[in-house]
Amino acid sequence: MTSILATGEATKARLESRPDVQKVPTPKLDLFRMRAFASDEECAALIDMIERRRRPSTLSDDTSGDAAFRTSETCDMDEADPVVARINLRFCEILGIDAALGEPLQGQRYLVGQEFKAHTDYFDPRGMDLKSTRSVMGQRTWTAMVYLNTPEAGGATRFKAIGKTIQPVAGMMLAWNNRRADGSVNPSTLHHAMKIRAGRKYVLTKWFCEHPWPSGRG
Ligand SMILES: O=C(O)CCC(=O)C(=O)O
Ligand SMILES: [Fe+2]
Repeated sequence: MTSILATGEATKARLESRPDVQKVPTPKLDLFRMRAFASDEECAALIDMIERRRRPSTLSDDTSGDAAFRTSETCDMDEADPVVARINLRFCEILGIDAALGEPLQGQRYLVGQEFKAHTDYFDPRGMDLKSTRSVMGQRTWTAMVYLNTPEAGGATRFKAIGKTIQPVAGMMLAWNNRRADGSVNPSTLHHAMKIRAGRKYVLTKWFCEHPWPSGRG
């Protein structure tokens, strides 16, 4: 049975009910933004952690064959840190999704010229390896991310299929449903983290999955 909860409609209703959350107008996709999701102090602490723990970004579903597809650096956030733990809980509370369904928080840093070309956060359903960790967690359901700074130039998140470009603003959260109401993956979630032209860009990303993330993870 496909329940309302399983397709993310409950999260959509929850976000729609909040006066501090705006829906980006499009019939093709559930996309929301919320200003002042994180404070300046929280953003500064998170940026500091990204600087200390970053490593080159990888692709979890690499079908592009393009080495320049994702040129940023990634940080596996330390969830024992109080700021990280607080922000993690805030994502779960605002979206109304059980923390057990969340992947570990990731930070990203982009320098001038770096980007993450157009992609979807869900996995190609045809390519899902049944023996992988991914098959245990299932498909990605919702994505939530927060911009940790306001880049000097560039670095917008462009949703090509709906013709919307979101300009990063420090502390602002973006959240979208990777699936449609019938539970199928939504290709209109295609998005491109565009090149930084001046300054830097830092974001924090939270992905939710269908099934709990396995315990004992690294
Ligand atoms: O940095 C952005 O604007 C988007 C990041 C993103 O799409 C991702 O990390 O999956
Ligand atoms: Fe993405």
